[in-house]
Amino acid sequence: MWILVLNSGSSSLKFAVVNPGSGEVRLSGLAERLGSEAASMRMDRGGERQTHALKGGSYAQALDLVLAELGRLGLWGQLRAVGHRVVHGGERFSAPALITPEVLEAIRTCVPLAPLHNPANIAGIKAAIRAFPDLPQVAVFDTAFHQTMPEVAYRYAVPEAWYRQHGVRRYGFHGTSHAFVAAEAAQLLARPLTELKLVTAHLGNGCSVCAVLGGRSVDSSMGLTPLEGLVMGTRSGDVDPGLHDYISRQAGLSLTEVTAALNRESGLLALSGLTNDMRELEEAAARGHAQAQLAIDIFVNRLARSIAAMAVSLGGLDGVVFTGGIGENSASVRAATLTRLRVLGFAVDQEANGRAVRGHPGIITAPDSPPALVINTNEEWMIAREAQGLLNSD
Ligand SMILES: Nc1ncnc2c1ncn2[C@@H]1O[C@H](COP(=O)(O)OP(=O)(O)O)[C@@H](O)[C@H]1O
Ligand SMILES: CC(=O)OP(=O)(O)O
Ligand SMILES: [Mg+2]
Repeated sequence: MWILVLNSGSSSLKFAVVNPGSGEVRLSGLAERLGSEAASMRMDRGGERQTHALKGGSYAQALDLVLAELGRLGLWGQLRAVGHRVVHGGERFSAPALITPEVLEAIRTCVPLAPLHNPANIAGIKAAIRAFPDLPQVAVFDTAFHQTMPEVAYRYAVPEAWYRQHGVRRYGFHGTSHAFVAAEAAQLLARPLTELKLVTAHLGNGCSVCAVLGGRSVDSSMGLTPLEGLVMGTRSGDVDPGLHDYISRQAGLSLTEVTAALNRESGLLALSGLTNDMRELEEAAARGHAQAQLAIDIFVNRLARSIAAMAVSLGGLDGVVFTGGIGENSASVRAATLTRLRVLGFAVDQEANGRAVRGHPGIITAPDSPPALVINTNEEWMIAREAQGLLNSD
C-alpha cells in the first residue's frame, strides 16, 4: 500500500510515495528555491536521481511534473490516499482530518495566519483532488502536535476578546517534524520517550524549537503565525511589537507591507544582504564576508537563548535535537549553538559533530555533557503514517 505525500514548504515542495508501514519510498523528490530563477527539481527513484531546471518555477509547475512522473511509473493505480502537510489548522484540529469541502474551508480560514504556507497547501490539495478524485485526501497539520500546550504557554498577555473572538494565541508549527524527531531521539538514547524532557530544534527555511515533555509538546518558539521566535531564512522572528507602528509611520508603509517585509525580506537575507540560504552564508563567511558572519552569529545567539528558554518550560533537559536542512547539515551552527549553551553543561564532540552530516544522525556531545543529537526529520513518512492511521480508524 502506498500513500502520496505532498509537503509544501515556504520555498519548496517535497513529495514522496511512501509505504506507511515500513517507510519504504518508491519515488521522492524536492523542488527547491521555488519562485526564483534558480528553481530546480530533484527526483529520486530507486537510487536513480534526475534533476530538472524549473526556471522561475512556480509551485503549480513543480506539481505537474510530479503528477506526470507518477503516471509514467504506473503508480497512480497503486495509491491508497494522498496525505497533505497543512501548516495552520488553528484551534480546530488536534489530529489529522479527512479533507471535505468543509475542512478545506477551515484551512482557507487560516490563510491570514500562515500567508506563506496555507495557500501553497491549498493549491496542492486542489491539484491532488483533480488528479485523484477517487482517493481519500488527508490533511496533517503542523499545529496539531502543539494543541497539548498548556494555557500558560499558549496565551499572550493581550485583551481577552482578541483570544476569544479572533483566536489570538500561540499555536506552534513544524509539529509533525518535532513529534517525529523526539520519538527517534528516544530510540537513539535508548530511553522511553514518556520519561524524556527534550528540546527539538527544527531548522529549515522556517525555524522553531519545541519543548517536548514525555512525547507531548508543552511549548514552542512559534506563535500565532510562523513568524514568531527564531531568526529564519527570510523571516525576522521576534521583534518588538512596537516596531510595526513606528516603522509604518517612519517609512510610510502600510501594516500589510510591514508584515510582508518581516516575512519575506528579513531574517538571514536581510542581515547578510546576500541570501537566505545558510549553506551559501557559510561559504561567504568563510571568504571573509562580515555581514554573512553577523547573520550567522545572530541566528545562533537567538537559537541558543530559545533552547535555554525551552529548558525552563520543561523543568529540566535530557537532550537537544537538531533537525531540518540546517540542523542536519550545518556542523558549525550546531557547534556554535552548543558552545553558547555551555551554561547548561553542553560540550561538543567536534569529531562526532563533523561526522553527523548528510544523512548520518548521531550523538554529537562529549560523554560528560547532556546529549545533543542530530536526527534526520521525515515529515513525509510521519504524514503517511498519520493518514493511514486515520483511514484505518474509520
Ligand atoms: N550542507 C549545508 N550546510 C548548511 N546549511 C545547509 C546545508 N544543506 C542545507 N542547508 C540549509 O537548510 C535550509 C533549508 O532547509 P530545509 O529543511 O530543506 O527547508 P524547508 O523549510 O524549505 O523544508 C537552507 O538554509 C539551506 O541552506
Ligand atoms: C511553518 C514553517 O515555517 O514551515 P517551513 O519551515 O516549511 O517554512
Ligand atoms: Mg520545512
